[in-house]
Amino acid sequence: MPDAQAQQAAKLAAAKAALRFIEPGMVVGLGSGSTATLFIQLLGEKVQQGLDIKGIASSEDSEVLGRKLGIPITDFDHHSTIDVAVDGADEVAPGLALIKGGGGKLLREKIVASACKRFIIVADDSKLVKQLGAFPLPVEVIPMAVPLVTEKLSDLGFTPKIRQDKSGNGPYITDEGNILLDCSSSGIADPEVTAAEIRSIIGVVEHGLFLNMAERVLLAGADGSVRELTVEDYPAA
Ligand SMILES: O=C(CO)[C@H](O)[C@H](O)COP(=O)(O)O
Repeated sequence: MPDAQAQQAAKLAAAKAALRFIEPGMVVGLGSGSTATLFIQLLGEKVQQGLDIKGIASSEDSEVLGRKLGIPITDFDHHSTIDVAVDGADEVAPGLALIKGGGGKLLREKIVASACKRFIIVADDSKLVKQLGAFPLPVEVIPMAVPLVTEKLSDLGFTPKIRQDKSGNGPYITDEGNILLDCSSSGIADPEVTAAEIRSIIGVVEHGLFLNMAERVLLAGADGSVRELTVEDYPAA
């Protein structure tokens, strides 16, 4: 099986495994990205079969998809807590420290993650790493501050690059109208310290380090087997 197909099979297996965390009456956080999209599609099928849940979306794309599938979409005006959110990740490191935002939705994803009782990550096993940072860390920035923030991130040892829109029409614009800087590095040795340093830069709206947020990671292989990782299984060094 070609790699892309194998990865797709793993993503589907992880998405399927997340369904067991969903119970009738729940408010469910709908993640973003290709693995979360598979989960939303499976959840949509359950709703069509009569499952009574509501969704809060972490991106405009996920909201559109949820509505299309018949998932009732709600918001924080009506529910201040999400029972379970299911989302993907770009990297999963010890302590279930994550990099997210490869799909450009990190800000709303982090808002959803911060409001949920259980944050479940679905991913193929290529996402498991020993140290974060091989995947460039996305940082969401207010447009006028981009040159200033770029300089400060460079001082921290990152090489920031403005994300471009896939259509080739210039910079990618987030759901909140901001710019993303994809920050390459030689590795993020201490994610807590790096998160605090980036957070302190004026003009940064949010960054893609999701620390102490994931309850568990459902990590699937191409053969459809799914491993569940908690912080106890994969502790921080
Ligand atoms: O953070 C995200 C979007 O902002 C995604 O969840 C992350 O990029 C993983 O995506 P995929 O499931 O397509 O590999």
